[in-house]
Amino acid sequence: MGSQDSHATDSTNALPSLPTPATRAGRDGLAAILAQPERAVIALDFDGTLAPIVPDPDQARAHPDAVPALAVLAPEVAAVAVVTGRPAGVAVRNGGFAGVPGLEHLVVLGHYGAERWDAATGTVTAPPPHPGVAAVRAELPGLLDRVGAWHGTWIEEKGRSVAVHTRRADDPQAAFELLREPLTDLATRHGLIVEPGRLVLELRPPGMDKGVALLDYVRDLAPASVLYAGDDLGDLPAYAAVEKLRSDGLPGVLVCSGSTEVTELSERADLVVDGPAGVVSLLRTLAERLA
Ligand SMILES: O=P(O)(O)OC[C@H]1O[C@H](O[C@H]2O[C@H](CO)[C@@H](O)[C@H](O)[C@H]2O)[C@H](O)[C@@H](O)[C@@H]1O
Repeated sequence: MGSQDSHATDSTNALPSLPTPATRAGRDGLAAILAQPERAVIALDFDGTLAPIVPDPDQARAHPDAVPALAVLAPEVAAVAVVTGRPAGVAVRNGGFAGVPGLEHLVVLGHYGAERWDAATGTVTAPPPHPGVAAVRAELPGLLDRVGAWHGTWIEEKGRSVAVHTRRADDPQAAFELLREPLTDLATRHGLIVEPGRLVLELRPPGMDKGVALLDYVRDLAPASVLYAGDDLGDLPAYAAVEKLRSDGLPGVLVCSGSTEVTELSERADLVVDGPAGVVSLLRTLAERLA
């Protein structure tokens, strides 16, 4: 799929021109957003979509133009949500989403939708922790030793889950593949699932994903259109949710924040842009058009 990313000005109406989705469904989705922006839901992944990928997740920050673009866009649409595998509070902090004029109604769905942060209240709601996470946490260092995990493999403590990263290994992909099976066995023994991502394997509770989260979120809002942007395998359930909504008659746009690390999304997207900078450019152009 894919499309050209454009900042050009449309000479006929002097408005910034938006990129054209490569699919009919995507063009219909974008047209529906432009026709009734006040009934559009915009949902965005965080890492790799709003925030450039960096070796240390603690250092990941939203692209410098992301919050300004969202702050202009949000008042023009029904709702803006960030849907992320991160704990909601971490995404809020690293994104700089709290206390921003224009983002008073922003929602962050963290831990793949298990947590919800509302800018309106500044609070996070979440279910009780899954007992399997503590058991996995205790066994994980020993397992990494036993299987001979590559130097540079490390564990990210996420509270409701644990993630094993291999980006800092000499051969990140080999380090990742070595762990896929043993971590799946470990997760399964403790009632968890493995969520594979960009050089990360996360062991987390089952029952929630970004698709369930997005459908729940959208249901309450009864929008006339939806746009979802993501970059990683964990975003595929959200893509499926938008496809389901489209098959039920709700126009939608699937945006891929393109990278060389993951190709599955670009094959299904209506619009492929060049990483977080491309996503932010799209959001800014949309915001300018609507405002
Ligand atoms: O749902 P997301 O917002 O995309 O979060 C998914 C994972 O993102 C983080 O890892 C990724 O970004 C890191 C920082 O750029 C990068 O170092 C890592 O290689 C990526 O996989 C986060 O650390 C994970 O916990 C999330 O599951």
